[in-house]
Amino acid sequence: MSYSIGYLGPKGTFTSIAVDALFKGERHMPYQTIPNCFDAVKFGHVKFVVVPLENTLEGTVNLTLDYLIESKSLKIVSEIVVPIKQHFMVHKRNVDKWRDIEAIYSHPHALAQCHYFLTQTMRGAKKETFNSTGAAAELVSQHPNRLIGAIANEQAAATFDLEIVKANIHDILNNHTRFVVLHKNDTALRTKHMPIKGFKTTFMIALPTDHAGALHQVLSAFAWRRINLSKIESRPMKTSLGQYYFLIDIEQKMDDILIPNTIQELEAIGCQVEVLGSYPYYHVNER
Ligand SMILES: O=C(O)C(=O)C[C@]1(C(=O)O)C=C[C@@H](O)C=C1
Repeated sequence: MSYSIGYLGPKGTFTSIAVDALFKGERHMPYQTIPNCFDAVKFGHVKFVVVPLENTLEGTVNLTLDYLIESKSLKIVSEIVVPIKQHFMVHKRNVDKWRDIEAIYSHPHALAQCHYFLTQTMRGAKKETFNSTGAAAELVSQHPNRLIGAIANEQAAATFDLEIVKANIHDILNNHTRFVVLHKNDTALRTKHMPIKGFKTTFMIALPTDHAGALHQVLSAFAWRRINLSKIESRPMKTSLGQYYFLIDIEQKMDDILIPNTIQELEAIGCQVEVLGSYPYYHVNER
């Protein structure tokens, strides 16, 4: 194995910023899609992969969550939050014509984060979704003769030699994305490059048969132990309508008593509980 880290590439994605912050100087391998990232770590082509999980404006990256639910062998071993600044960029030959751009490419999350700019300033341009912001920038660099632009970050503009013609076009300034590192076993991954901000544990819980108060019972198992939840979300089980997994993040790491007892209590009321990871989290500072 020559690379130990895989990520949603190419170079110039926000995911690559997360990788650089966590694994400074280590070799890493870009994959084109989130499912490709999961396969890479599952089949042992890399030891770790970094994928986006949640954005302030757009919420969960459902593709990541669904693959995480499916890939029970993979664990979250670390998390990093990256500030997201979106810029509109074009090929250097098209700088003077940027207002006439006919199609704008980007990741669906990035397009959604720039709704105001796209509907006010670039109303006439078609919005085209792409696998990642970096891949959209690469595409624009390869087609100087087409009137196309990309929404991506500063690093992508530098990597693919594009010109930023409108900077900071995301709808709100407080825009952040959470990325997770996945690995085949549950050993938490620490980096020496940043201070740890805190610890989390993520559970996937399937409720017993649908009955009144089932979710309330689950929440009270955490509540009376004063365990602070930082996120709760449901995803369809894909078996039949109305069947959900609940994904719950708590603000503490796995211990010997409190969390095992919570799990025991949940299992006693008929829930199936999986721990998707217990891990440190980090923040990349705003520039
Ligand atoms: O396309 C990228 O640059 C990514 O890293 C993916 C992604 C996402 O999936 O949300 C990450 C951060 C931004 O919110 C936009 C796109």
